[in-house]
Amino acid sequence: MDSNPHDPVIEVTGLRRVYGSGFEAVRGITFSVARAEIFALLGTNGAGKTSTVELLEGLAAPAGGRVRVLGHDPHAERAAVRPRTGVMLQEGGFPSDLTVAETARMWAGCVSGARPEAEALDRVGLTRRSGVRVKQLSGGERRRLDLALALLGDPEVLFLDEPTTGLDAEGRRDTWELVRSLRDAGTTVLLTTHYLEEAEDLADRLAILHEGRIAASGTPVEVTADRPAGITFRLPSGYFPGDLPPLAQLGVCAHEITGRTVHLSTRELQRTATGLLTWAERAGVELHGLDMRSASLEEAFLQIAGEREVAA
Ligand SMILES: Nc1ncnc2c1ncn2[C@@H]1O[C@H](COP(=O)(O)OP(=O)(O)OP(=O)(O)O)[C@@H](O)[C@H]1O
Repeated sequence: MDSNPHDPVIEVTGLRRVYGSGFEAVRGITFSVARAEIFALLGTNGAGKTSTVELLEGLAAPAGGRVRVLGHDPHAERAAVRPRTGVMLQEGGFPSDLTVAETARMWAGCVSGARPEAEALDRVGLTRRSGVRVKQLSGGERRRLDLALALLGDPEVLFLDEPTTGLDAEGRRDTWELVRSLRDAGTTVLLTTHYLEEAEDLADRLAILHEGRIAASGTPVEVTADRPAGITFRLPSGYFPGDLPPLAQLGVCAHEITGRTVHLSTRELQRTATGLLTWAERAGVELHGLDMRSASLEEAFLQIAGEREVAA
């Protein structure tokens, strides 16, 4: 059976992974990725990202649930799926005495219908390093070589496990640009990342994994939408927190006051901000260092990650 162009390219339902020790690293997760979509899996260390991606790549069979890539079971039907996917692992593990060009040539020999090696190296900006031995590359250059090799087969689906770890800011931005251009050309991309900024900037949709389960998922905007926004300011001398209007009436759901510094959390930023500024205007109070911001992905992530410590 092959996939319909409108079907999800990756479909995961109730997926579980249990290691030999009996440890359940992936505890029944469900998500799907559409064609030409960038989907990010985020999570704290040990959340189960790599364990999940390995199941999608067909490297292991799930302990439960179902995974389909391009309409196939990637483990049982590996021969049907593997030629259409590109995989960038966390550790490429290439012979370190070969040059960049030799490594790409060797890898191309294992890929059916491979694109020219020079083209793949050019796409990741490694052309000038073609003659350099792999062991002499920087960590960031190795990541770029890993990416070039994943692109050799011109894959329909690309799995990127922490693609920008070790890259400097410019290298990271170049990689994002490349991933976006691949998506725009129709490639489906599933990536894992530790960089929240990367997921916020790059991902069309994402899932935050926490202890083997999906704690939040959706577009970056959806994932942050139900998190409270924050307002921070300092009261001038002569004013005290007790002088503020009743906070609950302003829509404040939590607050923290340290000395004269006030931090308010609200799910109704506009209402709270209007009430606060109206009060300040009428009372002739200047709110020093006033800062108002919607919840960021980082805050959503930290709240989810913090739930472990609270629960522990
Ligand atoms: N081969 C294994 N045997 C037993 N437990 C394992 C094995 N591989 C991973 N684990 C455990 O499974 C859990 C999930 O690991 P995984 O590598 O999938 O997490 P991750 O989200 O990718 O973490 P990181 O961000 O640190 O790469 C961890 O608790 C890890 O210790």
